[in-house]
Amino acid sequence: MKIELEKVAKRYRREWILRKVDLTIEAGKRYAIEGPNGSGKSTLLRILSGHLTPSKGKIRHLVDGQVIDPDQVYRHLSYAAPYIELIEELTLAEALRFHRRFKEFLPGLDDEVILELLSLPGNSSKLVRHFSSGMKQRLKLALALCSDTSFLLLDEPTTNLDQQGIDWYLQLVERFAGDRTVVVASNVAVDFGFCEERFSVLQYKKS
Ligand SMILES: Nc1ncnc2c1ncn2[C@@H]1O[C@H](COP(=O)(O)OP(=O)(O)OP(=O)(O)O)[C@@H](O)[C@H]1O
Repeated sequence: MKIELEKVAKRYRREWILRKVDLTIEAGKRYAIEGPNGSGKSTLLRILSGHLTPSKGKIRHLVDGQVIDPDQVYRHLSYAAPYIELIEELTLAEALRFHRRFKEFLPGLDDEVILELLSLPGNSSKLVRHFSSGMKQRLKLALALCSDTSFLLLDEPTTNLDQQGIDWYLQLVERFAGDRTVVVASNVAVDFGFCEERFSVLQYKKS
């Protein structure tokens, strides 16, 4: 997926969070968005995903050169973020089944393979509510990275992961990100070491 932003700006009440965002996210490239806490990384990620409408400017999503209807953009992307909750009432096995009703996994992946990938043996009948924060984060990342979508958004991907979990995340990216468009928002270098393009949101704070 390719995304084009033209003079995009976002304000909450009277506060302008982002201004003059002229940005093209090229298909197949991997981008890191950096910036201090509260600078607008998540806001930009939500705009890129189509979940948040800019206060000013234009955004276009293209797949294979065709502009996607804004209502349909969600079908083409996977998004893992601290503010996107899992359904806590489901067991792990149910969560995988439920996810598949909306998004297919990549070719060759099924629930069993994902369960193995998660490295959470014996937890398939455990309620997501009873997962530790690190287990929940693994599940969010696996669902995002293993879904068959052309655009992957990861906000603070190593939140709640220990060193083993961080290594697991990096392996997951290496195996499954493939030639998809990837955007990672984070302040932690290890989260986006694989991204060839990096920029700070601070450039979009100037009036
Ligand atoms: N729904 C909202 N209503 C009002 N203000 C908001 C809303 N969402 C975000 N903000 C404000 O927008 C600014 C940018 O927030 P955002 O979450 O995009 O920053 P961030 O760079 O992702 O921060 P962090 O690194 O702490 O996650 C903050 O000042 C925040 O308080």
